[in-house]
Amino acid sequence: MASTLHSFASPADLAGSLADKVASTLSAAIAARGTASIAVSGGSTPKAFFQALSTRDIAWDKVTITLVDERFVPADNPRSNHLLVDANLLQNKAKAARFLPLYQEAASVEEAASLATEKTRAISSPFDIVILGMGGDGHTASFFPGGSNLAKALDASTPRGIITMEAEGAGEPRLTFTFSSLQDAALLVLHIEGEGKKDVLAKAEGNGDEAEMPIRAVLRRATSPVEIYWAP
Ligand SMILES: O=C(O)[C@H](O)[C@@H](O)[C@H](O)[C@H](O)COP(=O)(O)O
Repeated sequence: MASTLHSFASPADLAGSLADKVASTLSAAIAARGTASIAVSGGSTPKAFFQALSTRDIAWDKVTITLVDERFVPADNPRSNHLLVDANLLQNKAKAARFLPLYQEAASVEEAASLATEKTRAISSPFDIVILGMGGDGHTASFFPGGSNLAKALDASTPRGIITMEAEGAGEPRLTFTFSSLQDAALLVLHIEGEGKKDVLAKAEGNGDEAEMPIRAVLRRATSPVEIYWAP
């Protein structure tokens, strides 16, 4: 599917513009259906965007927020994406939103993935909005090169839901929505910042296997257009 590059002069300009776009998309979904859903990524890039979005005046009580992926750590762990979202997005007006975590108290990450799949079934498919990030190795969500479940994660026929992922670059075991869960969002955004990530994107847009740079699965096979938001 096609992608569109939206370039901004600064991360602050990007954060404000993406917050406006997301807020208007959520409001349109609420007007059409009475509810709206968004899955966001963790990492360091989205913090300013989360903070800007948290101030937007929409019917947040009609919005369900979840994560694209999560480290298998509880929400009080500094590595937790839940903690990042709680501290930066579930603030201000967005405090009224419902948040569905991926991390579950369970004896294993596999059991946690099954529980998370069950609990997130409450969110109607497809997502209204998915915000993806990208690592320097071309991973997105927890689709890491060399990942333990990478083929299953990227297979379009894998049922929607959350699966586990372990990989050298991932740190803790991960919980991640599958490609099939994310690729048909009404608004599919890839949010990256810095010259380095732009170079990684250029390489990903070239030839090569999806397994080498899993972001390629999104750029090549997502049924939704990919809206790339970039700032230096
Ligand atoms: O759990 C995570 O880390 C994210 O979901 C992951 O996919 C992230 O988007 C990229 O690793 C980019 O991270 P940065 O924004 O920190 O570069």
